[in-house]
Amino acid sequence: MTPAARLQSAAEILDLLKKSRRPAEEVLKDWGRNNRYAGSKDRRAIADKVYQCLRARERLSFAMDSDAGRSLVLGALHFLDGVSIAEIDDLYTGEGYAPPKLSETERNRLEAPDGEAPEWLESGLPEFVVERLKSVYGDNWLKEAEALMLPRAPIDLRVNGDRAPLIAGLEMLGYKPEPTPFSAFGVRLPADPPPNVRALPAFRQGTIEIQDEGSQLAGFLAGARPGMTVVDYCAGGGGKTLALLQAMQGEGRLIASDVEKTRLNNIKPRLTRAGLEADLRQLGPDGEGMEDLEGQADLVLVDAPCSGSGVWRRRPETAHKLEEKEVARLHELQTAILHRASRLVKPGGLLAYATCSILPDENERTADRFEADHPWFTPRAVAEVVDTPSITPEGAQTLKSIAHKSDSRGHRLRLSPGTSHTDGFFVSLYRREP
Ligand SMILES: C[S@@+](CC[C@H](N)C(=O)[O-])C[C@H]1O[C@@H](n2cnc3c(N)ncnc32)[C@H](O)[C@@H]1O
Repeated sequence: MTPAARLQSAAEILDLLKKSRRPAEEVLKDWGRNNRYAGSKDRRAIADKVYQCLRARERLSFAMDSDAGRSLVLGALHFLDGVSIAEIDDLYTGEGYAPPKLSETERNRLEAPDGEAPEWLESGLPEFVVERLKSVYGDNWLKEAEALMLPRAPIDLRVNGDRAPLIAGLEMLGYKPEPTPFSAFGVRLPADPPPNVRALPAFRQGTIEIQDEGSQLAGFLAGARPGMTVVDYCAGGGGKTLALLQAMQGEGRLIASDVEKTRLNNIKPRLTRAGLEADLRQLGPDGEGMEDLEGQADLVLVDAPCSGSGVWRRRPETAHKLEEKEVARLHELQTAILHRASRLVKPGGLLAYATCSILPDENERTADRFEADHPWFTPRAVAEVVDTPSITPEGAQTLKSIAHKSDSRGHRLRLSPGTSHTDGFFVSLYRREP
């Protein structure tokens, strides 16, 4: 493909993404399958341009006064890559597979200075998200915003067992694995070139799972131990279920529940692969189906439905679609779910609340409200739980200091790509009074 034809394809894919709810990665894969003339270098160049536009979408659509795929690509070429208008004219010839020539409006937008853009546009994030980042991170907000949208996030694996042999095996296959700094069972692979984890024998044998280090930590910090009765209340596809079972070392009982049956069904093959067992339960809309567990659980983990803003570096196409009113709805839903789930905790038992969001509305505000309405749940300091075999000793020290900065009582942990180099995660820990 010519460079111009690649630009035309990137613009078309951006238009497809605007209408679609599917992840950009899948849409790009489908496009590659349906357009066999595109070689691997073409597909790579097209994907790079698509992701560059998605990450800077707010800024580019402001500069071009349009969020059409073509406008975003033109804006990226000129404002981000520094391609001159004369060079763009050479590419946008309208001949063969090249994009049509520049219109007068487009030319005027490209010629207009980009300087009057408001400060928040720099980050590529919606304005209300920038406000929230400022409230949490102060002057560091832009650094956090950039890390949140940084391309090529590494792929983390959780190893069910000793990670050293896996690291050696991956090195023999030509990969460049690193042990993760916090999780003692984590292995980090660079995103480039993209590792085909599902083809690895260790994946098929159930020894490894793809799981960001932040998500591993959320599972480990919940405090599951052998012999406990544990409820993974919003189990979804089971990422944390498996981490909890790993901490339980095959002793005790785990109940994984969710309102979505299809999600719960996804846990089954993962359990089978890892040779583990759990009781899977579909909940009714108001939490029906757990009556027998009221006041019975040693530990309840609520990995609540959330905006997913903590994983925007992996799915930048979702960032600009998030609306403030959706965040308000999620806060209400999280509050209701946390209340329902807390009833399952036995006196003296543990409760952990987690999200993969960076927004205080879904994190601190939900935790504040729960604490105000449930004074019989007392905060449990992260420092009390980090010294476990699942967390490295150096990682434990760092987590203690992050928790201390997150809240003076030290029971909340805010992880982010900018501070812990993980996805964005929030964890808040409690113990029910005996
Ligand atoms: C963040 S996801 C869970 C991810 C999962 N724990 C993991 O580690 O892979 C949140 C889950 O909450 C579920 N959910 C939504 N509303 C719920 C409700 N009212 N009660 C329980 N679960 C709910 C969603 O179906 C979704 O699977």
